[in-house]
Amino acid sequence: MSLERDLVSPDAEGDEQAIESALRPKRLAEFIGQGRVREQLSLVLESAVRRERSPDHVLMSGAPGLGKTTLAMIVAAELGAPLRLTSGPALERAGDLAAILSTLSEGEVLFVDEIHRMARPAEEMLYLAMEDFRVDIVVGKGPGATAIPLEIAPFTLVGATTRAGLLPAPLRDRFGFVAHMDFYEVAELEQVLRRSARLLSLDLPPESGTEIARRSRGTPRIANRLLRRVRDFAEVRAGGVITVEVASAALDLYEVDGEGLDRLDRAVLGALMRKFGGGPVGLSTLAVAVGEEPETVEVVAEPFLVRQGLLARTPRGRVATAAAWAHLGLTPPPAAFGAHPVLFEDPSAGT
Ligand SMILES: Nc1ncnc2c1ncn2[C@@H]1O[C@H](COP(=O)(O)OP(=O)(O)OP(=O)(O)O)[C@@H](O)[C@H]1O
Repeated sequence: MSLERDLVSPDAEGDEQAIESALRPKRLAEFIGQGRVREQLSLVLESAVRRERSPDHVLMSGAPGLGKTTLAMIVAAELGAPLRLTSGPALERAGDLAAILSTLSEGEVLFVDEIHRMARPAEEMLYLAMEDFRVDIVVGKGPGATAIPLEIAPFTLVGATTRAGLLPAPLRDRFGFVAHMDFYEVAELEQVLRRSARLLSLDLPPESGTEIARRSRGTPRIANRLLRRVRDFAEVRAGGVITVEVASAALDLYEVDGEGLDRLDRAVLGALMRKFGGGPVGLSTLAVAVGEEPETVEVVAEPFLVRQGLLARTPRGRVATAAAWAHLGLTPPPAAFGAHPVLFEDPSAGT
């Protein structure tokens, strides 16, 4: 990925990661937005605390940077339980998972990020562990192999995934609570930014907060990152004062447009319109056209574009909507919406 892309990509690095951790809300009451998920989760946790039992396993699904890891940490904090962190790609063999499960203490919270990327044998071991708090350790090979059952301490699994659809049903069904995390509203991101500015000792006037929030792709991690870039710009070029003009100029410099679309978003839409007449076109062809992995286009760019009504996923492929043509200031060919008349709504209608 390009450097520019990294600026608004929800993947953090180095020092930025340390700041990101410092900005994480630590308790449920501090967690902003996701009202329904927060309320449901608080009931699950409170009832477990009252019954003095581990709560049901929790699955969180949603785009990167919406707060899944933060919520997992909050689950452990609210339960007063220790937390163990791992990720699907780290669980290549069943033995990798067995090593973790067999050393969990009673009530511990195990967080598995990107749980859809776990290897199959580990996944099968996890089914049994989730249901019966037991794993079968296979000793030997071939016809002489024996499975030795091993009891493990009752624990709570918190799984996170950007692609819930890829989870096999037997795994999905073993979660007692599934939290669907949605993109945040601008007002919620304003709150996130206010809180972060306070923690970073920055003076952020409300209208500058609104400008950054509007351009943060509905994602707290991006809001926090853009806040830091605006701060840099203000310190170097504007005597440290974050006026709305300074915020706007900084975001323009980092190629985040008025609707929060970044370079990858615009590249996807641009390719779809300029190279494929607005679609329909398949995901992998589109990904090749923008020089990215299909998964990056599907997980990072598309959910936001769909949510903004700029792109539609149809059975025949990806299609740019009329709003997308208008956003990039391009004119659709006359036949662009022939196959998908429902996508053609004049964006100026009703104004
Ligand atoms: N509801 C929230 N309120 C305040 N800050 C938040 C909230 N959600 C997320 N953040 C901020 O956004 C950052 C990213 O959140 P987090 O790492 O939990 O996202 P994620 O969904 O786990 O992302 P990924 O899937 O990429 O790991 C955190 O450092 C935190 O500061």
